[in-house]
Amino acid sequence: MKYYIGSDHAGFAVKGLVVEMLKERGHEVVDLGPESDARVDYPDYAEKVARAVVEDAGTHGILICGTGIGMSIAANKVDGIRAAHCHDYYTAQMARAHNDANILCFGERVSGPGVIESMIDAFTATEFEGGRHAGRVEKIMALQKSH
Ligand SMILES: O=C(CO)[C@H](O)[C@H](O)[C@H](O)COP(=O)(O)O
Repeated sequence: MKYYIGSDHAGFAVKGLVVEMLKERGHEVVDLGPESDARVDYPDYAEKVARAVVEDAGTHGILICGTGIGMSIAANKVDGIRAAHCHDYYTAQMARAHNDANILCFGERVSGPGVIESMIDAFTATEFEGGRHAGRVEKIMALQKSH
């Protein structure tokens, strides 16, 4: 799987760790920045990753800020994105299995490296279950299109 990744300054340190985690697991990673921990605005990087995921069909994204909140709010403004703000293995697993999330968001100031690694494992290893969840996801996407 190919992953686009981005952060703001508050997620910069963990972004490097996550890039390594993904590569160790055999995934392709495109780091869309930032390139330092200088203060930046998270919506700029949320937009870069969200647009890349939409334009490059079949790819997923990972966005990291201090809390994960701003990244998820911003990424979900881009049509075609289902960004899930996750906190642990279970929420990251369900984001894929039930919501077909295409971007994982979390906070470096909230989650430690062990929990982050477990979220990466869950998000990257879990397929969308479809079935009863498919119609619900279609309804989410119809909401996006109605605005
Ligand atoms: O999304 C956020 C807040 O909703 C993130 O946590 C940001 O990383 C945070 O707002 C950055 O704050 P800072 O005081 O500029 O470091």
